[in-house]
Amino acid sequence: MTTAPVVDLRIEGSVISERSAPGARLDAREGERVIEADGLVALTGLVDLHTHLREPGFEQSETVLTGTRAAAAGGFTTVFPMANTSPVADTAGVVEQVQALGDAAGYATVRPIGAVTEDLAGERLSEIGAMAQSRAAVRVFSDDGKCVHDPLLMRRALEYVKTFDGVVAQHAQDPRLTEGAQMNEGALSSELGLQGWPAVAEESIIARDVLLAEHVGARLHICHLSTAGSVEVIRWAKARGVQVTAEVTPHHLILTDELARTYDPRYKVNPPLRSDRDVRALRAAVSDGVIDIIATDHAPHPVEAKECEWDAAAFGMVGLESALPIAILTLIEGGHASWAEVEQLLSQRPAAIGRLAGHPAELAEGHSADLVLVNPAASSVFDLARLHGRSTNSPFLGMELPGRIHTTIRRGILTVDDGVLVDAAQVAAAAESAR
Ligand SMILES: NC(=O)N[C@@H](CC(=O)O)C(=O)O
Ligand SMILES: [Zn+2]
Ligand SMILES: [Zn+2]
Repeated sequence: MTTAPVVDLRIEGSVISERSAPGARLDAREGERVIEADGLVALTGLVDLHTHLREPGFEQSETVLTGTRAAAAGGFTTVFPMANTSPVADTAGVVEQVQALGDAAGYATVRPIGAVTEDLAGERLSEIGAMAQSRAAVRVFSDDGKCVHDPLLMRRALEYVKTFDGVVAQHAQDPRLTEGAQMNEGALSSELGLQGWPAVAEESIIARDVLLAEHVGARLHICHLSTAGSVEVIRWAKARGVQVTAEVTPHHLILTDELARTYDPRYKVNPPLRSDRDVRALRAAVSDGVIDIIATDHAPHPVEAKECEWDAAAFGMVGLESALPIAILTLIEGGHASWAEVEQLLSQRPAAIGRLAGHPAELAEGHSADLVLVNPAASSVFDLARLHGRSTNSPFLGMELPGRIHTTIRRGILTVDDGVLVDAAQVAAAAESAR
């Protein structure tokens, strides 16, 4: 399954202190814990550049604690939570609060994303500089959930983040073209009588923003690409040398708008599930490097918001625990990527885009001990027991999925041990003594 050589790693404190030569063993010392990793694949800890942790304000959906437990269970060691909380993460105070909650919980490194505009209202820029200079040292800014629609504000945001090597992550959705939209626009939306969401609503914003990013000379990141046309716009922009990066979610790599036939709101998401042709284009774009990363867009919602009629239901799916299994199924088993490429897509490149300090470039001596061990051969039905957050709105429940997370270690702290999430008190105590 993997061509990587078998090695032993020694972890001391938060750091990898020793790596054996390929095929050789390290001697376990007195008091050391030995993890048998035969048959497992080791990756640098997964990094999610697009997570909704919902705290402060929507704790009935998720909290920093419950969301980072879900993250650890999925093999993630760092998450970048989006700013659409209440209050919105548009000040230094809120981003510092969210980061502190993450530090205390200990399950994952939490690197808050700051809002581009005050209260996500799209009218005035937020305190971008203050958030960048705060203890949270914010480098990623996004109004995710909403599009920064005003081109002048978008230009100013790009100019601002450029001064400290930040990035604007755009939720590309033209609001006028998607008023009342409920699902992908096409023959099926007409047939089902649901208001359509045209591909051009996404593609036109991406086209505008890559031109703005080129004009300003700033970094732009596009959230959750969902259409074949978006891939072509990004391909064109990259060929011109625009500093643009693109993400795709696991669900957009496998699910299609046909699922709307069920009228089951578990399949209602922003951007909507698209056609089979779009799914194939997205997979191909991952293989050929036009898409840089996979991000979960983990979007927990309480049952009331999902067990209702399609039109009334909230947009969003939980995704932290299913991300690696879906990547294995669609990319590795689908022949689109190797394990080394999956490590790039789910760990190395999201860390680089988010300017994540201290992330291990590889599992080698001197690097931070952030890693995940996954059993690629283990395949099982994805059920409720696999979800560790507060919400259960996963579209993958009941599906047979490959890949079990065996071990997650974040900065030397064991968070998943032999497939079991480590107790919250134990992880918090370990995080406390590491500080
Ligand atoms: N993806 C979604 O369907 N929902 C997200 C918002 C977003 O990512 O745009 C949410 O916050 O619930
Ligand atoms: Zn979004
Ligand atoms: Zn989102």
